[in-house]
Amino acid sequence: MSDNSLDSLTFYFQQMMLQNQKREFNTQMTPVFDGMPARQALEVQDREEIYQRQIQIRSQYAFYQQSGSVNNTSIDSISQKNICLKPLKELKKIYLKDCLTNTVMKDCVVYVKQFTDAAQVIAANIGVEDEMGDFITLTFYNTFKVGTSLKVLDSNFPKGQSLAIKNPYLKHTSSGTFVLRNDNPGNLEKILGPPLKSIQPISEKDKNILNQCMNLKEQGNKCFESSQYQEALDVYQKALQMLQQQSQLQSQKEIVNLKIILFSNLSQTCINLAQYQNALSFSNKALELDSNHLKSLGRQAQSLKFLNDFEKSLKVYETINNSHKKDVSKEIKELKQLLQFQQNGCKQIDLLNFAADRDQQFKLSPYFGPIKIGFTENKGRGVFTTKEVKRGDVLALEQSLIEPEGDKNHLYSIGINSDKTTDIYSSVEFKIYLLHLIQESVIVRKRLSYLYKGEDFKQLKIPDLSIYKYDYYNPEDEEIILTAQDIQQIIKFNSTQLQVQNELGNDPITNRTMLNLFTSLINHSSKQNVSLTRCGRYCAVVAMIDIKEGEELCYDYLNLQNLDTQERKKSLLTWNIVE
Ligand SMILES: C[S@@+](CC[C@H](N)C(=O)[O-])C[C@H]1O[C@@H](n2cnc3c(N)ncnc32)[C@H](O)[C@@H]1O
Repeated sequence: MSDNSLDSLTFYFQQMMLQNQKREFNTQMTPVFDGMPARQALEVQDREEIYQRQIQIRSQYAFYQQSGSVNNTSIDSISQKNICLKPLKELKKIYLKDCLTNTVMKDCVVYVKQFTDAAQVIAANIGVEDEMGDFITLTFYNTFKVGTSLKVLDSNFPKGQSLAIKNPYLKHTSSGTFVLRNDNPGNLEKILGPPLKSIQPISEKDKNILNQCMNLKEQGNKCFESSQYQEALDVYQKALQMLQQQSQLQSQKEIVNLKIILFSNLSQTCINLAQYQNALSFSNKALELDSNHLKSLGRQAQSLKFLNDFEKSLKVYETINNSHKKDVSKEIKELKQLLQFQQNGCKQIDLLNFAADRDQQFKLSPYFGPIKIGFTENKGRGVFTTKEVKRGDVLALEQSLIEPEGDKNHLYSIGINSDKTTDIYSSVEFKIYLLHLIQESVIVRKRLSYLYKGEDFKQLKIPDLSIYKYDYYNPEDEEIILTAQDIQQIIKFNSTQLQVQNELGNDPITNRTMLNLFTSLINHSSKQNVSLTRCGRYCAVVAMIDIKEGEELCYDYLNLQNLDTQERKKSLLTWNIVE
């Protein structure tokens, strides 16, 4: 504090505060507003209203001038105990919008400019605005005695000066308004040197640029809605570049707001393009400008989840849930479970409980453990471990493309019913359903195309695991055309028939066919080391024994049949397999 009289008052006041710290006061809090960010809360306030209040209070001043002995301390237990002894440079700079209601923003500082005269009845108060253009009444007690002349008030708090408010405390008052309440003069510092950047109204020329950028944003939104994500990305970025070039506009509220939206939309677009690292950077940029921007927080959490940083993702979701009162309990639950899988390994029992627990609508992310796709002699492609795994570990989890009906929590056994083989492969219903899926989704088409073996095994392409992880479609990819014959071949070599058991397990219903897109890459062996397990709509690949690094995963395509050797051979031949 530059002013000596205020300095000594600060010292006195701090001493008093330290002595009184143990006293409890009964304050009226309004829990509904607890923790609500200032920007939401302040929507009810009007700058004009703040000016009018100052004028009214100044007119009451004459009356109070007579009663110099009025106690100038009004009690607020939170504000009274709020003392910040740290120098400004050690505090985190935040904006008014970042302040939470009825909460001391500890070790933070808000820089503001005074835009009204000071007025005082018991508390002194001034209207202040920050660089973002948000404004509020700053109410400070214990700085001036009641009866202080307007001249002293104005010389200490002249309109236009810049102030730093340490440990800002945004209070929702009993009269329904919001103020920044400060009971300790030491928490209020005058900023000498150049005043805060003044917030000029936006010029006509700048408005023009702003409008052009707004139009680009709308254009980007349209591209996004029609799933043209690459185009959306280009348009949003063009708008941002235009804004960045207007350096004199950078602190304008409208510009900042538009930038936040553009960064946030870019983040979502990158999520849709499966560019999660970029999605994270864009959401971070939006949050640097507004740490409370809810959509950006959601996108940050999503990107972190896709980048497998479950711990950080969980923290962001918890902030959304606690500070923003948005119910993301489902996401939190999923993240906690994923985190547990990450830390302890994913066990079959965890996964089954996990799958059984969720509702049908909620999409479980595909999961891939330490595995890779490679070539294996005489069998085409196969799946291998990349490190040692233990019995019971879940190695992959994918949603089946075509799944049998039935209870979602029910376990099914997999096998082939040799008598019905022909029926299943030529099932018209099955093919119509598959064709329908293919037509609908280019991603399904892409995944499915990898299962088409063509004439020559050596020509087979090895898909990247990521194509199964993300619903990612690159518009620059070649269009995939699958003929009816190709589909016939895919179905023949990759679909699995299930024996579906009823609740009691004694009435098997056969002839249910399932088609998995990743799991189909696992080859057959009578010495199986993995089993396939149904979890709701998902198919899990679970290690049946400990498997060493680099070993191929195999399961017995005829596992559940008590077939004699001849019959096995015959059945396996339908898949071109000689055991
Ligand atoms: C479900 S796919 C397995 C993935 C396949 N290797 C690929 O590259 O697409 C089944 C096909 O793989 C080949 N295959 C699987 N297991 C085999 C084995 N033990 N011996 C020879 N070929 C096998 C057969 O051609 C069979 O039709």
